[in-house]
Amino acid sequence: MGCRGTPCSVPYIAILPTNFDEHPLTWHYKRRCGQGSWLLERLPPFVKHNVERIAKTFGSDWKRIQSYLKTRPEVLQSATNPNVRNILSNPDSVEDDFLWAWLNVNTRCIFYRVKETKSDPDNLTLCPILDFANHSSVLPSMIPRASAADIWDMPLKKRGEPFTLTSPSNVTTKAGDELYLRYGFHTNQFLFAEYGFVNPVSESGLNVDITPVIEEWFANRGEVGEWMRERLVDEGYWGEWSLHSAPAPAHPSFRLMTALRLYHAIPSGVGALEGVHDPEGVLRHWRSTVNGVQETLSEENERQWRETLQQVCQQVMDAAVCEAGTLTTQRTDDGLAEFMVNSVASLWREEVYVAKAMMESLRTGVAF
Ligand SMILES: C[S@@+](CC[C@H](N)C(=O)[O-])C[C@H]1O[C@@H](n2cnc3c(N)ncnc32)[C@H](O)[C@@H]1O
Repeated sequence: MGCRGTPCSVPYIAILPTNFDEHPLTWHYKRRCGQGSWLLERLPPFVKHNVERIAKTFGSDWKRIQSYLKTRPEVLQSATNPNVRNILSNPDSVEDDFLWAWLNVNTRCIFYRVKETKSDPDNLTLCPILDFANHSSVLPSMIPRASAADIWDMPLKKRGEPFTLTSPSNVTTKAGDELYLRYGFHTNQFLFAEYGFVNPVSESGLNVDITPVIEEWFANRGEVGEWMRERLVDEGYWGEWSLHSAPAPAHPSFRLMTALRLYHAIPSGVGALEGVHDPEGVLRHWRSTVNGVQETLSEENERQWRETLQQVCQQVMDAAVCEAGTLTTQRTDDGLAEFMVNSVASLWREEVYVAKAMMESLRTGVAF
């Protein structure tokens, strides 16, 4: 800590960004002082939701560090910076530094097995030099090779497995070319919330997550909607509902179709559970489409969920057209970089594009 915004003599730290003013977490964190706060309010619902999730993680990490330091105050004695030495009595004085350090780690670390199980949240590491690499979804020149333990989700036998990068066979790299990494198969919505940038819209097949919109549809069904939410959580189908424009024709994710089938497995006018004759029977029937025993619940159910999806897409599109339009003419009087406003406008335009393509697939009766 302590190098934020000042020249630093530690070579690695000297190459790190000096600030994260253009990262949405910074706008969230400094929302009371203005910069970026108006743009935070203009983010698409999924992005806003993700920034809030990241802010929660940041807040709990900061609390954990303070509790750890309370148990090991001697760790602070060697600090040269008096603010760091006094962190326990005045944590606010270093919170900006912690945000800078935390964002450096969060935007630069990679998945690497250090724990026995693959899902352990501690399977992360910083990897100086590799972390210079920018992301590209179409031009990755380095691809991490998954280990057998990762592919088969097996316990790690020994620590310190080599981290292997391969050069893809379809990419030729010349001297002086930039080496890109693919951070993951992420949507622009995710890239923006986590890293603060978006890929050019032309670079990838577009897809958008519409989870917050669909959640609202379930919430509006009262008791029955809540019962459905609980069942979908139990069965692992709650959330991560997306629309994809590629490969064409545009289509919903299987998770989204599955959730919408359940949504219409009980007539939409029924809000109270006591109005449902046999909820467990409904669930068993619905499960048969999840398990692949049956392709659909009924023709009527297919017609209904497709019609609902059409309405959802119209809703997504109307909101996105309006937001993209006003953002394009918005001036950034608070010094926020213009490209950040353009990035947010581009996220909305992507929603317009995908929702429109999806509506066309539904209108023309594409089978999914
Ligand atoms: C791991 S660092 C990448 C290296 C970065 N250029 C550096 O050395 O500081 C991740 C950060 O780089 C930037 N970045 C990565 N890929 C990008 C891209 N395709 N377009 C714009 N910015 C990108 C974002 O600010 C992101 O948070």
